[in-house]
Order: sequence, then structure tokens, then C-alpha cells
Amino acid sequence: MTTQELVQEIKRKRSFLCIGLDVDLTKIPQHLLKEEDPIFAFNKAIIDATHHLAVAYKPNLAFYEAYGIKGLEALGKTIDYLNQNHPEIFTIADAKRGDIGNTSGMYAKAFFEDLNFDSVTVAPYMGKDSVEPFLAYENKHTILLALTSNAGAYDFQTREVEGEELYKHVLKTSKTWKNGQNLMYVVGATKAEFLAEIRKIIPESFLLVPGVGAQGGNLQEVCKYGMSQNVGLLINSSRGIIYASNGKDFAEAAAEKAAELQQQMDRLL
Ligand SMILES: O=c1ccn([C@@H]2O[C@H](COP(=O)(O)O)[C@@H](O)[C@H]2O)c(=O)[nH]1
Repeated sequence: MTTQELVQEIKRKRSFLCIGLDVDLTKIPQHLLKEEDPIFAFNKAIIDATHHLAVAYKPNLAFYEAYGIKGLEALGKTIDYLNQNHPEIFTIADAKRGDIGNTSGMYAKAFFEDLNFDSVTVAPYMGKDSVEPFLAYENKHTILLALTSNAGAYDFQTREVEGEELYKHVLKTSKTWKNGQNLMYVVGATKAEFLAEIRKIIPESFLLVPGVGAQGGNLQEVCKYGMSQNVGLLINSSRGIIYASNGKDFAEAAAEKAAELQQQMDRLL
């Protein structure tokens, strides 16, 4: 999916909501554990109930790798289900990969060719040659970690290096790389006070913003400082939506939470 198509979809649905599919078998409704593939059954029900309210879904790889082969099979079925039934949805593999060039090349092949995600999250700290293999896929999107939502972001990302915070070096340097103008960036909703500075460096790049809901980030604050001319935001909520209920009404409860966020977004557009 191109960035232009993503923007059109945001305007059509009046939503820039990304739903995180972070499936934890101890938190899903217990009746689903009888299903042959409980993870996929859960994801399918959540997608069926919420796809009209969201423009993106973001499975986090940790929640699939934790269940071994069965988890990866469920991930494969989930992305296939989305691609076949909702090609208008932007898909994000939240994998936070990045390694020496030939290894990054294999990660890129896995997420972009085999699984056919639209995008993957990548850690920048191994530098240009670790990110280039992802950027080589011109019709796909690389989402670089810039300023993350967790407290540990202050350990390194905001530290000054040669008079400027490290996350600013990440933004300024990465946008000069080949196809770097196509990069998207992760900025935590809990770091809204940094967004005005971030927008001075990357005025139009899309930002994937996790951290509203369970982590306490504020949607209004993020939009006030982070929204660009083409919206430029994908706001993620995972636990706050998918675990709204662990009863038989889990999908309806998830849709209610997603609708609350979508209605707030509608007012902010
Ligand atoms: O800086 C980051 C980068 C990634 N994440 C991921 O987003 C979701 C957030 O889940 P919630 O349940 O809505 O808190 C999760 O997959 C994280 O690993 C992030 O939170 N912050």
C-alpha cells in the first residue's frame, strides 16, 4: 500500500487508529481455548468486529514467537486473512529487527515477501547498512524506532551526542539514506512534548504512535503537536482495545473501545 492510499483510507474512515494484535493466551476469553487455533480465532473475531474503525493492524511478533510454531502459524493466518479480506488495511509487523546487512536482508524477505506485511518496525542502532535492505523494498514501508514510549527511552535516545539528542541524529541521518524519504518512525504517545521538535526535522513523515490507553499517552496532545498536513499519524492501542472484556462479548467490547477512539479522531481531523 502506498502512503497516498493510506492517507485516502484515513480520510474515508475518519480514523487513524491502529489496533495492536498482542495475543496473550492467559488474557483471551477461555472458551476460545477449545478452538483448533485460539490465537487466530481471537484475531479474526477482533478484526471482523473492528475493521471499519481502524486503518491498520499491528501484530507484535513477541506474542507469536512466544507460542513457537503454532504462534507463527497463527501470525501467518492472521496476515493472510487481512490481505485477502481487507486489502485496504495497512499491516505492520512490530518486530523491531535490524542486523548486519545480509541478515537484515533475510528479515526483510521474511516480512515483506513471505508474510507480505506492508511494513516492519526496525531498530536503527546498527546503522545505515542494517536498515538499507528494508528500504530496498520501495513499495513497502520501514518504520524506524525514533523515540520509544517506555521509560528506558531516556537511557540513550534523549542523551546528547555532539550537542544534540540521539533520537534527533536518528531522524536527521536516516532521512538522507537512499529511499530514506519513505521512512516512517515510532514515537511514543508518552513523549508528546517532543513532537513539535520532531516535526521540525520530519514535517510530513508518518509516525507510528504506541502508548495511548494502557501506557497513559494522551491522544489530544499527540495530535496537537504531531499531526501533519497529510495527518501523518497512526495511533496504536493494543491491550486497551483487545482486552476490553474477556467474556463472550470480547469482540463487541473491543469494537466499543475502538469506536471511542475513532470518534475522538474524527473530531481531531
Ligand atoms: O515505543 C514503543 C514501541 C512499540 N510498542 C509496542 O506497541 C504496543 C503497545 O501496546 P499497548 O497495550 O497499547 O500498551 C506493544 O506491542 C508494544 O510492544 C510500544 O508500546 N512502544
